[in-house]
Amino acid sequence: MATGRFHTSTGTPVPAVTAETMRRVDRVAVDDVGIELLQMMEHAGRTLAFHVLRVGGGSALVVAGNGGNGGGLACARHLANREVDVSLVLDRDPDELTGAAAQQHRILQQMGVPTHVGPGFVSENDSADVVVDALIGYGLTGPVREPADELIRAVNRHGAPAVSLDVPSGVDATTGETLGDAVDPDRTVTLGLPKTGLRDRAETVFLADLGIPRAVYDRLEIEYENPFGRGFWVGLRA
Ligand SMILES: NC(=O)C1=CN([C@@H]2O[C@H](COP(=O)(O)OP(=O)(O)OC[C@H]3O[C@@H](n4cnc5c(N)ncnc54)[C@H](O)[C@@H]3O)[C@@H](O)[C@H]2O)[C@@H](O)CC1
Ligand SMILES: [K+]
Repeated sequence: MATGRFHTSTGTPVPAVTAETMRRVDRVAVDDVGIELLQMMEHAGRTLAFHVLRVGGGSALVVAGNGGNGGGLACARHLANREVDVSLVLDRDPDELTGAAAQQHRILQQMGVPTHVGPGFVSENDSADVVVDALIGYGLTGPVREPADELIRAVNRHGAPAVSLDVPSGVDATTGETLGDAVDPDRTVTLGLPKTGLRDRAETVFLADLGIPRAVYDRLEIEYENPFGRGFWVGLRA
């Protein structure tokens, strides 16, 4: 089921999974075990914010889409709660957001976090210390389409370090192939288990705990040894 392995700095093996396997993990966690998507997103957003704060300090630009990778929206909230000057750039009109992304965005609106749409704003706002890449995760389907392609190019042109959520947007989570344009991040915070497509980037990949219990991995016959020790994230190597 899993293809290849990573290791933590203390040598614990961590199985790498394809997008398809991770989708099954998420489904068992939600449908069989009863963990809500929003619960997992909260862990994703909080640990992502921690890593963003290690890279930048005063101001952040969060680039997000409509999928589960919109955990970047939860990250924006955690950053704003820590007095970071946060702006949000979406690939679509906020009215077109659905599900968990829409819910996260409504909270940001209540907080007064400014929302912008499209690549122009990424280029203009070049004073941000750090760019959060939460546009596309393991849900990438085919070559990157507009306007996401232009957003990705704008992130790479921006000049500030980027932190990617789960996989760099534009990279196929399973194969590691770049499907058109892809974000070139300083670090990637991958979720639950590392994706097979991250193998060549292992040194810049950090694994965040989503709170998924061993029972989920056992049901899917994924060999799982707690990689986090007593922490909530861990650095990986190939
Ligand atoms: N239970 C879950 O599913 C969980 C998922 N999580 C996150 O959710 C992500 C997966 O969520 P989804 O399956 O919703 O997908 P994604 O959020 O990875 O991708 C969907 C988004 O990408 C855009 N997109 C996809 N292919 C595109 C293309 N070729 N060109 C332009 N835009 C494209 C879609 O328009 C949509 O906005 C993971 O990577 C992870 O970050 C976490 O939030 C926690 C739990
Ligand atoms: K991403």
